[in-house]
Amino acid sequence: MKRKLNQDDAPAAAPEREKKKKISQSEDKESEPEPEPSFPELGLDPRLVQAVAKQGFEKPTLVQRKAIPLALQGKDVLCKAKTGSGKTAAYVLPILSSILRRKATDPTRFTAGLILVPTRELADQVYKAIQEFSTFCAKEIQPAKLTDNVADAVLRSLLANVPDIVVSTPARAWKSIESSALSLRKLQFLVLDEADLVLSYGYDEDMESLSRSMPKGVQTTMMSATLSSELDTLKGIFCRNPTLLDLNEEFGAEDEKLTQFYVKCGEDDKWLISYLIFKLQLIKGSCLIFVADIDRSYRLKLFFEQFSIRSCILNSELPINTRIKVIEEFNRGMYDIIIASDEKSEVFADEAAEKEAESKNGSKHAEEDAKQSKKKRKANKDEEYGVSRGIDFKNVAAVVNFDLPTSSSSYTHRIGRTARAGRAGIAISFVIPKDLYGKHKPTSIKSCENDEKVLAKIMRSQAKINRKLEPYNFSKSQMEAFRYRMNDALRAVTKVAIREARTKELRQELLRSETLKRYFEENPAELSHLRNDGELGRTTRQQAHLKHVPDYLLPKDGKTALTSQDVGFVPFRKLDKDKKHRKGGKKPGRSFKVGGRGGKRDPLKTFKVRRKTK
Ligand SMILES: Nc1ncnc2c1ncn2[C@@H]1O[C@H](COP(=O)(O)OP(=O)(O)OP(=O)(O)O)[C@@H](O)[C@H]1O
Repeated sequence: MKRKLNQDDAPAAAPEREKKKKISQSEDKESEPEPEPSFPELGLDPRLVQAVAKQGFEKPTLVQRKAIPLALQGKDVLCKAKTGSGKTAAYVLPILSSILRRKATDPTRFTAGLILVPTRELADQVYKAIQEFSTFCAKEIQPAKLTDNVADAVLRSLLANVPDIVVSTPARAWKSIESSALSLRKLQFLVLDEADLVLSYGYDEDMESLSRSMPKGVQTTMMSATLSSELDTLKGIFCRNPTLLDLNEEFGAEDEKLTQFYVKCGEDDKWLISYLIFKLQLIKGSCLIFVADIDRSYRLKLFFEQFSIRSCILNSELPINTRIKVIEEFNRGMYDIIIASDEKSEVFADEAAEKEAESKNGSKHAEEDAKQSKKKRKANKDEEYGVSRGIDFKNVAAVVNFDLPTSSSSYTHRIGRTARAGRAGIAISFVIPKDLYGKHKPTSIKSCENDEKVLAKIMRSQAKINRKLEPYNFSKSQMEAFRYRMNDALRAVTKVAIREARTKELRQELLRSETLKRYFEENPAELSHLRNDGELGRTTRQQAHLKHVPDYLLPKDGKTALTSQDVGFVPFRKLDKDKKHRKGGKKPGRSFKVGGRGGKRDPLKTFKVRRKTK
């Protein structure tokens, strides 16, 4: 059957292209590069090509051009390609195409495809992508996702319909197999999206169990922007001699539309700089801010509220429906700022460090400690939460690493939430130098202890893919004028206020919960109690004077720019080596648009900053 697939599914236009190539080579020795195949030329089912066109995809991306033909030929593929480069379509389309082809002659129903992802947010996104790609063949393709919060009976009836493709986290897939609700007996296609994460922590046992319940010869695709050593293990378990596509290498610097900066500063300075960036609207467009933990996310949100800067929160404590809703609303442009706690990445990094420590000293204690810390982490959190991996936030102008992640792969995935699908974007990361760590107790956080070391690792790993991070220094003197306001705001955001914000958020979720609606109808007293609780709750001290930036604090240029619709505020001075001696004064603030297609436009260039001279 595989052999047949090879012949039948080979891209129809390939021989034609080969012929053209030969002709053009003989006509002109310095021939032009081979034309890139279009979607119809990839050999996909025409209904899928139609759906792709409906989504506005004009031509396949690099990963789609390379991976789709291989998958259609029945090959296992191990693919490393840039974040936001279109990997989802690269693995979903060939599976759909093969199922459609088979169904044309054999209408038997069975689950032919299993797509495993590390988080429930990603499962939701992939499921929606499948639905969109099968718009013109919805009757033939029935997908299911196993990550919703539904009763077992509901899940069972969903699976009793024998979906063609199942999208799930490994844990939930295994649970359904164990309970005999899902059968993989006739499985043909397996995908591990964000493969390194799926394989590297928490899911290892589930993956082993899953591998045992699969038939031999399942065609496997593994995708990630960061493929690591764990893949060798997986490769051994799941793949038969896979084709390795390392497309990060093929991605030229000229294609780069992501600009990366780091800001070395003190622990309290990052609060000050963030306040300035967002209050003075130095970055235009939507922003995604990553912080290290849940408390920190509320703290930053409450801090911003002191200045009337609106933001919303994403963390593993929120119910999955709320998380999905926040992402959808952000994508519809309802919020400008999301503050996301990136617990998953931190766990990932911790786990890697633990493994390293274990292998170094091999002690029993280390193993025990590792288990304990794993248990601690699991408490109260949704282990299948994650927003730095794979989530397709739309039109993100900038990613701000308020707290630097602790591994370079986390960094790669976080910054990959901007500059997606050929758009431009910037990434700004705060880095606490070793000598400034622990100097401002109220804002100090353990995860930043080794920021400089992590930064060095990040720079090395980015350099491997032709990317670099540049330093930014903010003018201290101009920042100082705002410091007392920052301190006032920080003081108002007490631990109690954070705790209350956390419970308030959860209480609101309970009030909004569809599942509890019925219960509240039957128990109105409890509903009123829950509501009143909210009203009585203490809130953060509000300080009216912080809501506005007084004119006297604004430099002349900036004040004008701030009122303008399309000109970035320009309060900081750039002492670039080359430009230091340039006469003729400053250029007016340029307008910029981030997230648009086309040229590389860097909004932070509107800053006047001092480049580090060290
Ligand atoms: N051929 C195409 N033309 C235009 N846009 C595309 C194309 N393929 C995918 N996209 C869009 O690019 C965006 C990123 O795609 P996708 O989420 O699949 O990237 P990814 O490589 O999986 O990213 P990550 O590594 O973060 O998971 C999506 O909004 C998708 O709709």
